[in-house]
Amino acid sequence: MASLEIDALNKTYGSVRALRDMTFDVRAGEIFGFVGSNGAGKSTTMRIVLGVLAQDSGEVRWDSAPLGPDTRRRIGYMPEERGLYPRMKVGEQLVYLARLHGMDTAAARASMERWTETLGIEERRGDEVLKLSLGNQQRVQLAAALVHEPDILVLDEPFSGLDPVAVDVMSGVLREQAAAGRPVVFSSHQLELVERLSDRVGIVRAGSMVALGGIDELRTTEHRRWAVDGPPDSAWAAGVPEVRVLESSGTTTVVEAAGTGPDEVDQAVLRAALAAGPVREFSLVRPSLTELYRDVVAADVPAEQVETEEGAA
Ligand SMILES: Nc1ncnc2c1ncn2[C@@H]1O[C@H](COP(=O)(O)OP(=O)(O)OP(=O)(O)O)[C@@H](O)[C@H]1O
Repeated sequence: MASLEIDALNKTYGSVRALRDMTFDVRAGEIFGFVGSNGAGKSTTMRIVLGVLAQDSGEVRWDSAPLGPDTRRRIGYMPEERGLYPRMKVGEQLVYLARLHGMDTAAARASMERWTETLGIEERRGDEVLKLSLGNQQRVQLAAALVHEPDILVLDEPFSGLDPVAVDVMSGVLREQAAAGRPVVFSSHQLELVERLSDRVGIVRAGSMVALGGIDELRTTEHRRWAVDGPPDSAWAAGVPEVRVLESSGTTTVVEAAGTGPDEVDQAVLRAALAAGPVREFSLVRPSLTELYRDVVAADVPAEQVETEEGAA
C-alpha cells in the first residue's frame, strides 16, 4: 500500500536552519503523531509536503514517486494559520472548496452536507465563518480538509483550542480516515492525546527527527523500571547491583536499572524482593510519552540552532 515518504528535507529561512535531514514516513492506514517543541520544524515540514513552501533539498514521495501537483490535490490539509474566508458562509465555502478540487456541484454539496453533519456543524451552514466560535471554526477547517475526499491527511495542530467533545469528534474522524486506508499525519502539543490516538509517533528537535516508532516500542527501549508491591520498605533493593530506587511509598517500590543493565536484572530485582518478604505485584513501568518527550527534547540542542534562533529574535 502507498505511503507518504519524507526523505532528508532541508530548509533554511535566512540564517535559521529550520529543517536538517528531516526523514520519516507515514504509512497507509496509520495515524502518525508529529510532536516537538515550538519552532522544531513541524509546520515547515507540512508546508513542504503541501508544496506551499519549497525545500532546499530532499524529497517528498507518495507511492514511491515524487509528489507532483496531481497528488498534492489529493491531500487534505489543515494549515496552522487556518485558511477560511471569514465572510463566506460555511456551506457555500465548503462547496466552493470541493469544487476547486474538481468535484461536480452535486457531489460537492452532498459531501458538504455529510461533513457538516459528522462534525456537528450542520446548523451553522448558513452562518459566516467569522460568526462561529473558535472551536466551531476549527470544525469547519477540518471539514474543509476533508470535503474533497482526500487520499492523504496532513493536519497542523487540529486539536488546539477544542473542547473535550470536539476532541472526541475529531479523534473519531481521524480514526475512520486511517481505517479507510489513508495515511494521517497530525501535529500536536497535547501529548496524552497523541499517545492515545497515534499508531506511531515522531519526536522532532531542532529540525530533525530524534525518536520515531510505535508508542510501545519507544516506551520499552528508553527505560527499564519496575514497580514492586511487597516488602514494607525499599531496603531490599539496596543490594541489587546496577539498580537504584526511584520511589518508595508504603509497600510499593519503583526501581530503575542503570544504563541498559544486564538482561536478567528484572529477575535479580524480583529475587531480592522475595528474599525480603512476599511480593504481591511485580510489573514493568512504562514511561508516558510526556516523559519520553522530556528526555528527548530536553537533551542538548545543537549550538548552531540556538545561536541562529537567538540571532533571528
Ligand atoms: N516564514 C518564516 N520566516 C523565517 N523563519 C521562519 C518562518 N517560518 C518558520 N520559521 C522558523 O523556522 C523554525 C521552524 O518553525 P516551524 O513553524 O516549522 O516550527 P513548528 O515545529 O511548527 O513550531 P510550533 O509548534 O510553534 O508551531 C523556527 O525557528 C521558526 O522561527
